[in-house]
Amino acid sequence: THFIVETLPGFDGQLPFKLETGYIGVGEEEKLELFYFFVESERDPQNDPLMIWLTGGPGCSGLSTFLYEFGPLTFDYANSSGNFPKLELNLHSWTKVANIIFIDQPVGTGYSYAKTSEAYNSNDTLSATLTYDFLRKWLMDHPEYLKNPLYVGGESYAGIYIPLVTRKIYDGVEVGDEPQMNIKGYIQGNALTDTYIAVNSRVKYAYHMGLISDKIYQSAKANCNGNYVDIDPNNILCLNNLQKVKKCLNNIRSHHILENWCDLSFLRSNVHSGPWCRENNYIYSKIWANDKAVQKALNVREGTILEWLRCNNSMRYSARESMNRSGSYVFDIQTSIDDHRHLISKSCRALIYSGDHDMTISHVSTEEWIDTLKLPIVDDWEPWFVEDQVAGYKVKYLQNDYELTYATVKGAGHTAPEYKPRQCLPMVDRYKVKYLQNDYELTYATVKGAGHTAPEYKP
Ligand SMILES: COc1cc(/C=C/C(=O)O[C@@H]2O[C@H](CO)[C@@H](O)[C@H](O)[C@H]2O)cc(OC)c1O
Repeated sequence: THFIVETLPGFDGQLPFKLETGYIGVGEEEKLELFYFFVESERDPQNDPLMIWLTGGPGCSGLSTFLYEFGPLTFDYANSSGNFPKLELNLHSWTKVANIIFIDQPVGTGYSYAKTSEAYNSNDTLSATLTYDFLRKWLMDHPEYLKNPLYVGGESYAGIYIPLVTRKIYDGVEVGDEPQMNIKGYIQGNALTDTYIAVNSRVKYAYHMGLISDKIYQSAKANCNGNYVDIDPNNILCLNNLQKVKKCLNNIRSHHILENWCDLSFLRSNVHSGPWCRENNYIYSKIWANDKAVQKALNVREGTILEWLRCNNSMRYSARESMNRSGSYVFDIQTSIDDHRHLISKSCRALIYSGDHDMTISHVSTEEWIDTLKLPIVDDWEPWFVEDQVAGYKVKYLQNDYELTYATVKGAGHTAPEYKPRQCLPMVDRYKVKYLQNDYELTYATVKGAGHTAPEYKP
């Protein structure tokens, strides 16, 4: 079931874009009701790409991307009084150039819910399977979009299964799954691809960005043999080096290393106190998305969730009972490099970008796993520009019909459009235009200065 939403509390007048919300039942006996927001492209909905966007966490809502990264609306912070947030149009929304499905997955995320409590249990493999199931059913409900070029998109933790969902779609086309999808590629930002590389490369990243000295880095690299994750407890020299590293990084905000580090305990009290913190912005969505009038306007089914959470962290860290949902999340995929490797044989293009001020999942880690693909380079490291300014750097790889381009967004954090909005929309639009050549061309773009994950910092 889905409905068109014409007005929303906090936004004056009719929405100047087409917003649809709804639920799609997936999983055995369709016990899982996955909620989604769908925004039609404001440019050419019949021909512009269709993209399904998978948010990170796991457990972060598609509404978080919608409101803080590249959706059509954002909070009007300057005019929002403490009691109810006002919304304004996002001039850099990606829905100006693409039809986008913002999904609340896995179950337990956002407004999605399960009909039984044990159905809240999830894992990476199941997330990918159910996302593919969701997309097939959504396209059966919306056959008019079957001909649009299809892209799988996502960020952060979703990097673990974006290539797997993409792979399922390609394989589905090859075995004749219905409906036949016009898959063209995938796009991911500050995406977790290999958990070891992502964590291990933080020391090198910190050195790159001047957070630790050359001396500390060289000493740690030598004593730890470049492995800062699995450390022999008898390796005292390495442990001492890492103590020094920890001291340097403790009060750095990992999602954007130049922004204020804040004691997030105020989050629970909803008090805007002390220095400005990006996390202050997230209080607005907590108020807005839990408002009953908002949920009615969005056609959220009453009584299905106790509290909307921007990120249901209980899934990310442990199986402990979370505030409003029981259920455990098993991280059963440690790396998705092989799924990227599988796509190299397809006619497929992906855009993979990284904000270069994100230490959570840094561009250094992304460069490291891409190198393992050993793809031939066609355009080596060079700047890309927006309005005559360097917006980041990119490298383009090509192998048969598989083209991957890597790029950074200079100065953005995690996630780029929140920090560099002007840069991320043209980056995506340029990339999208290329699909007209009918070949598979992957453009990897870092979002310079974007962190984890890019669109939140650089809309
Ligand atoms: C479960 O294991 C890991 C998960 C992550 C996930 C980070 C994440 O999704 O960040 C969120 O992204 C979303 C964007 O999707 C942001 O909105 C949230 O603020 C942000 O917290 C990272 C790791 O380290 C490399 C892990 O080991």
